[in-house]
Parts: sequence; structure tokens; C-alpha cells
Amino acid sequence: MVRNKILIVGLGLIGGSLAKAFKKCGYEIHAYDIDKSAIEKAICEGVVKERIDDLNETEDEYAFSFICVPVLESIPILGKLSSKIKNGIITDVGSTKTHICKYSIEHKIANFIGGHPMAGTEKIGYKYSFDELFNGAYYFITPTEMNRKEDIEKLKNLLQSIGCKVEEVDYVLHDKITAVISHLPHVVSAGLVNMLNSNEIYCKFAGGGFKDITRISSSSPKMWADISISNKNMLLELIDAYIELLKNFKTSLKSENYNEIFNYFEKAKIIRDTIVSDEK
Ligand SMILES: NC(=O)C1=CN([C@@H]2O[C@H](COP(=O)(O)OP(=O)(O)OC[C@H]3O[C@@H](n4cnc5c(N)ncnc54)[C@H](O)[C@@H]3O)[C@@H](O)[C@H]2O)C=CC1
Ligand SMILES: O=C(O)C(=O)Cc1ccc(O)cc1
Repeated sequence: MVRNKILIVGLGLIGGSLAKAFKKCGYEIHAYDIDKSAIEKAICEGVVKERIDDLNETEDEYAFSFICVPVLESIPILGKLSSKIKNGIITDVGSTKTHICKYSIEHKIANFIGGHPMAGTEKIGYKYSFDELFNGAYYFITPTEMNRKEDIEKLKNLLQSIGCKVEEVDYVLHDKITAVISHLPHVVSAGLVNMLNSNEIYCKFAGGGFKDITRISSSSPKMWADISISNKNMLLELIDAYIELLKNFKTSLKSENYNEIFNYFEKAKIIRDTIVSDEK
């Protein structure tokens, strides 16, 4: 195992941004992607040293291997990597953690530690990646009892070196938190856009507020379909809770209960203003 070699599987927005950040810190990056053009571009830019053509031929030489593909693609890749990489740490960046962590426990992959950067954009692919994406961002890691303390420390140190604020959290709690703050909002955002139904007159006048609340609906459909399936149970519970909330608002509106309607908006304003004022 070579201390400064990192393997990135999936050189898109997140994999590319990690590659650029690690390269800046002096690591040598090797990469695998089904889309060879992304890797060729990264090699031309001097970000990636070598393209891996077949994961079944992976050498056990990487200090860290990052799986950065849509979440339903991650598990077969973890299966392949873990049969080859026995010394280095394998991690992922997927937006859901229960699925992959359970797989790692069932298959006794003790060198796998789940991870998830809480930073990103609605853009898709390597061309939108940038080295500062994770600087100052929270980054969840979801170690299990199988993991060695020194491996957890090594991963934390690596992530902190690119500016991440690392938070250790249980994988089930992770999926609950992200369902509330990320997965349900993406479902709602896409729903609001789908309400327009490509109607020209709506699209023409959809302005600032509409664009603010729906920016994230320009994200990768493949990525969000995978996340939805992978966090199905949490998401189903939250969709029910959200429907209930809308139903309550509907009841208040039907009866023109001014206080209830006012409270709906006031409560949201107070909570959101606190979140925004807490930002650095
Ligand atoms: N986009 C975002 O803001 C964030 C995304 N994530 C997670 O990061 C992961 C990657 O997302 P992005 O980089 O945004 O997506 P992306 O679409 O920009 O990049 C994914 C890359 O993986 C490659 N790929 C897909 N399937 C593959 C396979 N089977 N084998 C090898 N390569 C494959 C694609 O060709 C592409 O280059 C996802 O699991 C997502 O949940 C986590 C935090 C933020
Ligand atoms: O574009 C945005 O603001 C996002 O919401 C990015 C994002 C997408 C998926 C994640 O798991 C984490 C962050």
C-alpha cells in the first residue's frame, strides 16, 4: 500500500472535486469511470495520474479508495474493491448510508467506512467539479463496530486536510437526518416544477422565488432515483408527515382560520431565519 495514492471510482461532480482537492494536497490520484472522457480530461488537466480500466484488476496499493457513483451502483463496486483492497481504507460519498453499511457488515468488510459530504450543487459531471467544494463543509462518516479506531482517525485526518468538518454519526440516524433536510426537499422541489407541466405561460413567469425553491430539481435524475429507492422507508414516512401538514393547512384555509394560516408562515420564518443567521 502506498501512502499517497488515492483511487476514485466515479469521477463526476463529487469524485472530481475530491480528486482536485486531494491532488492539491499532494496525493497521486488514480481513477475509474464508465465514462472514459471524464478521466481523459482529468489526466489532461494533471489532476489524475492514471486511468484504471478494469476494477477486477485493482491492485492493493491505495491508502484510500473513494466510491463516488450513484448509490445503487455503489454496492457492486464495494463488492469488487473489497475483494482486492485489503490494506487501504475504502469509503464512499453516497447520500444514503444504511444500505451500504449493512452490506459491509454482512460481508465483514472491516476496512469500509461510510461517508457523505454535505456539500454539492445541482450540476452533473466532472466538468463542474472544483477543489474548494468541501472546504468548510460538514462531512458525515458512519463508522461501525467493525472499523478499526486508527482507520477512522486516518479518514478523519484526510477529510480535515481538505477543510471538512467531520461528524461521526450512526448510519440509521444519518438517513433520517438527510431524509428530512435533503431527500424530502428534493422530492418536493421536483414536484413543484412538475406542477408547471411545461405550460408556457407558467414557465415564462416563473421568477426568483420559484427558481430559489426549485434550483435543486435540476440535479441528476439518476442520482435522485437511486437515493429515493435506497432511503425508501424514511422517505415514505416523511411524505406521509408532509401530506398531513398540507392537509392541516388546507383545513385552516377552508375555514379561513387566519391565526392558523399566519402561524404556519410565522413558524417557518422563525426557524429558517435561525438557520440562515447560524451560517458563517
Ligand atoms: N451532487 C451532489 O451534490 C452530491 C452527491 N453526493 C453523492 O455522490 C455520488 C456521486 O454524485 P455526483 O458526483 O453528483 O454524480 P455525477 O453524475 O456528477 O457523477 C457520477 C459519476 O459516476 C460515474 N458512474 C456512474 N455509474 C458508474 C459505475 N457503475 N461505475 C463507474 N462509474 C460510474 C458517472 O459516469 C459519473 O462520472 C452519489 O452517490 C450522490 O448521492 C453526495 C453529496 C452531494
Ligand atoms: O445543490 C444542493 O444544494 C444540494 O442539495 C447538494 C447535495 C445533494 C445531495 C447530497 O447528498 C448532499 C448535498
